[in-house]
Amino acid sequence: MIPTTIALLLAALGVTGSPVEPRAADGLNTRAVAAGKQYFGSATDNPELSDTAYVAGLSNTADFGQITPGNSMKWDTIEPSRGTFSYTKGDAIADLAAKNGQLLRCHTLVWYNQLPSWVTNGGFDNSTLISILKNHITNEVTHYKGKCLHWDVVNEALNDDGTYRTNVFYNTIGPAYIPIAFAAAAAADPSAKLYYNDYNIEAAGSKSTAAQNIVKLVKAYGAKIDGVGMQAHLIVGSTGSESVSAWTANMNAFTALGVDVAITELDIRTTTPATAAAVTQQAKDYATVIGGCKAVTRCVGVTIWDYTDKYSWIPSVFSGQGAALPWDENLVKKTEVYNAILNAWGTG
Ligand SMILES: O[C@@H]1[C@@H](O)[C@H](O[C@@H]2CO[C@@H](O[C@@H]3CO[C@@H](O)[C@H](O)[C@H]3O)[C@H](O)[C@H]2O)OC[C@H]1O
Repeated sequence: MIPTTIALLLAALGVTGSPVEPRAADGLNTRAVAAGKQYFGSATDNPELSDTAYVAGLSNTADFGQITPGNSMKWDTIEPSRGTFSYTKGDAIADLAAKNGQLLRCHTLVWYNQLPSWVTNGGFDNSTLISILKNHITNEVTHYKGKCLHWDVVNEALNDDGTYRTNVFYNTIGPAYIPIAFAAAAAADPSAKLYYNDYNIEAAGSKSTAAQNIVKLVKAYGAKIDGVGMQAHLIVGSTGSESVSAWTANMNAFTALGVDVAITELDIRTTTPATAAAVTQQAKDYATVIGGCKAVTRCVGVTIWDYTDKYSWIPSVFSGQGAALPWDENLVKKTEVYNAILNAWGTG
């Protein structure tokens, strides 16, 4: 690297083409990386990829160093009927990440939701369902081998009270379906980091403790687990325990088990239309979450669950709620919220 003073002198002397290294543009991702994280990222989905202005924003690597498919790598898309695999939609997201030079978080292999009825209602016995589970994971992880920084291997295996959620996998195989899934994913792509992902584990409590027990379970089985994803679908004014120290204490309970943590699906919703006071509180809430991740060395990054209210999943699921993201429905940056995230990462 040429020292800046020499580079400026060369430029003043008219020496063109001198290798002055460009500074990375300022943005949410560059600030996160400057704070020691791997990325700040966004989820995306196939329908919005035809929106040119949207894609331009998503492809701005100053803001987004990683993308996550919101739906296109889920079981119902990938293996809609037994043994028939369809990767077109997932590939479109993976290809966009590669084209932009962005990391890819792959989401998700085993979830009770968006699971085709041939699995849910198939009436399979234990050994058949284990073989279906392993086959699905092996096929999908092999297809994306080398492309996924992370895989969300198992999503939402827990109820809010910390008990196991009953679903076809739990009911047929028992909790062993979780380590079986991790072992199959590790065998198919040894270099991908493997995550357990859930909501309402951002604050200490019975569900967080149960998620820590899942880490122990997978390890006790002899399988690899690298991280825990905290979804963080939050409500304005109630960001978990509402302080950076509460976030870090909870994250540290996971990292003490030898795993990384990541905020994987962050959005902070409010009643719509959002009031000015709600937006101000939302900016503080985003800063609290970012501050929690920043303070924990093994918190590797933060992903928002799409970047604009135009494509947020919130209004369709939580009636009367929305305005959850840092860009509005017209793809206009919400300055107060955006700047709060920037500044929470630090001055860069
Ligand atoms: O009609 C469906 C539509 O309902 C579906 O919506 C998606 C549902 O999943 C959303 O992501 C999840 C959000 O919360 C966490 O619990 C999960 O880990 C995420 O996967 C996604 O954003 C919605 O788009 O999309 C497909 C349509 O056919």
